[in-house]
Amino acid sequence: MSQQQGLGPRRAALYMLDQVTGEGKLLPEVIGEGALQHLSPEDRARAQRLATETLRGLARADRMLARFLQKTPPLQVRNVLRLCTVELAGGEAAHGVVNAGVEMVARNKRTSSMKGLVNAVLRKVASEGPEGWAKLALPRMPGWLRKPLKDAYGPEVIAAIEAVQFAGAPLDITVKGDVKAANDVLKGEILPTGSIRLKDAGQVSALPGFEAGDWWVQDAAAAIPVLVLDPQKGEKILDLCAAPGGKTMQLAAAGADVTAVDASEGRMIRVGENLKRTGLSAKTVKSDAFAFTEDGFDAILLDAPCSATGTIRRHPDLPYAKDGSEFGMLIDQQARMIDHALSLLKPGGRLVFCTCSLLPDEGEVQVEEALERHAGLKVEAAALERSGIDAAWRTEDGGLRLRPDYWAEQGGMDGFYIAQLRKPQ
Ligand SMILES: C[S@@+](CC[C@H](N)C(=O)[O-])C[C@H]1O[C@@H](n2cnc3c(N)ncnc32)[C@H](O)[C@@H]1O
Repeated sequence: MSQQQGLGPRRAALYMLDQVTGEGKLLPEVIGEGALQHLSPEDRARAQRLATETLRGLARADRMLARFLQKTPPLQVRNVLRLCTVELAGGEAAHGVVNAGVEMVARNKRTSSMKGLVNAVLRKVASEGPEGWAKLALPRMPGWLRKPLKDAYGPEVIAAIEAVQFAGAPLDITVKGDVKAANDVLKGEILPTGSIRLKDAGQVSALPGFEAGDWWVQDAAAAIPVLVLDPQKGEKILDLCAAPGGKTMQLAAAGADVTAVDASEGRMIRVGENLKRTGLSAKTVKSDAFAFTEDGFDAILLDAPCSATGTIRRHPDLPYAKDGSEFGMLIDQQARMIDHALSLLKPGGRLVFCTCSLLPDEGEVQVEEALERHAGLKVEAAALERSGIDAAWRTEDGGLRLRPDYWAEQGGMDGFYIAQLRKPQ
């Protein structure tokens, strides 16, 4: 690839890095705002891959760069250095990467005076080669997140989680019909809980069965809440925070009479598209959960908005875009959502509460406090006895704690907390 050809995706990746680390935006947000619009599909994929890989290795790149920098340069220069360091670590030709780094800094008036520094530092990084990179300790999560997680799980578990996060995630698929038949075509691995896992899947829409709507992409852990809820044909089930609809489709595929609610208009459009592609049906309602008051549901799935700290292996931007300041608001909202969901459930109905968070405050503690607020409410540990759900994942309170380092050898899973609550008669 010529240097000019490489600059488009690199500059787009750099812009995304600046937006994440400087403006606190998540990658999907930056992409949604048009960051990649000017690029060809191929370059778009390359820019996205570069930004994602840089974020995944960011703490390691900083460690490498610290050896060659006397003082910390401005963020835009630091991000050029980080991007190029990760490319060099990946074995990209040194000449092209160093020139591209210098060019990116030179093009910006505010940073052009630092091109000599960038040139010198990147040459030193290049001389370390991928071997020097491999010797560095694995990237750690930033302190605001590492500290509460270390307090909850201990240092060994956190190191194991960080190793899985650094390795990235395979592609998991939930199948609408017969899993074995689908896997005969997809040729992946059928996981104990029934998801199909593909390593190096490439472009999702090009995989067999996508067009026909035979399956959808869903992390194996994200498919477990519906296994726990165990939807029955004809049951009236509410999916209260539904978009983009992975769990709605599972519920509909089981033959339940599903109502899918979500507050986000854009994300609700995706639910509609997903249902259309898979030929599944559900009633879709764009509404704030608290404004939705239809009641009498047999079961409710509450996949509440949360810190998403369980999804970092697929979203390495999260630790750098966020700072933990939203935790309090989210925790309070989750508690109110549990209360509201219980009010919509018929007596004796079941509520599956889940979050893709690793913070006990968004999982175990929520259930403990809900039991204190609602007399007669029970946790149903028996609901966890589903095929493929490992008994070792169960918590003392009768819920499930899923961690990214479970199934580490096969690529891990998203972190989740899941519990089924039974409303008294
Ligand atoms: C964890 S995601 C849901 C993922 C979804 N269950 C799935 O499996 O595809 C949380 C969702 O909650 C929605 N949300 C956030 N606040 C909400 C509110 N007050 N009322 C309804 N939906 C809300 C967000 O738009 C987001 O789509």
